[in-house]
Amino acid sequence: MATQISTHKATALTNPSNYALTSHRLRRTLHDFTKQPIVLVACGSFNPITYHHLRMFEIAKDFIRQNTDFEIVGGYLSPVSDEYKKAGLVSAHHRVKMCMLATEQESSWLMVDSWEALQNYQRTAVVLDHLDYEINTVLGGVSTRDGEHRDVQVMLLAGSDLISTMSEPGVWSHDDLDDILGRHGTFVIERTGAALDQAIDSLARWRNSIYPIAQLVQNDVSSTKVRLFFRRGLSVQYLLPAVVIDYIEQNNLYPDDGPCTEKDKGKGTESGEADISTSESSNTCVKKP
Ligand SMILES: Nc1ncnc2c1ncn2[C@@H]1O[C@H](COP(=O)(O)OP(=O)(O)OP(=O)(O)O)[C@@H](O)[C@H]1O
Ligand SMILES: NC(=O)c1ccc[n+]([C@@H]2O[C@H](COP(=O)(O)O)[C@@H](O)[C@H]2O)c1
Repeated sequence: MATQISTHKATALTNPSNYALTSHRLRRTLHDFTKQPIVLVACGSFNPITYHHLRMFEIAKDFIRQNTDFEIVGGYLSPVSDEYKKAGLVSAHHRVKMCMLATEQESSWLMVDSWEALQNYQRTAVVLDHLDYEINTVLGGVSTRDGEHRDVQVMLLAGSDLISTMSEPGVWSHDDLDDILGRHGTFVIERTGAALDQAIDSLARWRNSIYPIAQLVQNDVSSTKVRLFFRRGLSVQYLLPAVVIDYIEQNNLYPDDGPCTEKDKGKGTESGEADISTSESSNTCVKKP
């Protein structure tokens, strides 16, 4: 049975049955008492998780250490619910499992929160408020080495493509943007095809709590491309953790459609997916510019 809880904001949140926040890697003691403790949260489909999803946290970690007075005490991936109904979305159960395999195998500090995934659709602002409640109210935040209590600031970590949707009418409510960008704060990782300055241009009123981060090594991998590679029987080695590749193959999550042919030119296998065609010179599927 689901349980109703309340937060220090006026919202009421519902926990899926048997839910408990994963916190085994949440650091409960602040190294530097002069810093503000933060937790990074990435929301998305993770269909499947790629190395770049993990890499986003490392890029943010470097930026935060060099440019801010924050200290990271944890990081969470929050896969979206099945109700998000994005084309080709495999079940939340599998997406949570893939994120868990990837974080446990590849990272020493990242965790997965299944609260959002295993229930009806929850807006990103609600997900951040939920984590704020779990970390600060349920767990009691963190302490300095002298035992002084500190609340943790829960901040969104997102690619510039996602942040650019915040300027599109009807996608995000003003109140949610105020909560996410104003109250929580957001780190924005540059993504090929979504220029950082354009993505945050019309979000100027929250500029003090938006931190744009340029990618020093451009990485254009997307879950869409990975799914298409699986469907075309192409290698995905080194685009995502081997343990996730094994899991996808064992569960046949993105079945092979066979090699691409002339017929495939200009069409993806799922509506709304990348435009893939057969390269003239080889039997390799390449993304059209
Ligand atoms: N290559 C990348 N560069 C920067 N940000 C990225 C990159 N890949 C994913 N992200 C960010 O990771 C978060 C979660 O992404 P999501 O799971 O939607 O991956 P995706 O690759 O965009 O998925 P899909 O291709 O299925 O739309 C989003 O904030 C997205 O902007
Ligand atoms: N209003 C909102 O809260 C809102 C709007 C659009 C996307 N989102 C979130 O952004 C993420 C987008 O993921 P995709 O890039 O896979 O579509 C999801 O976690 C989704 O819930 C939230």
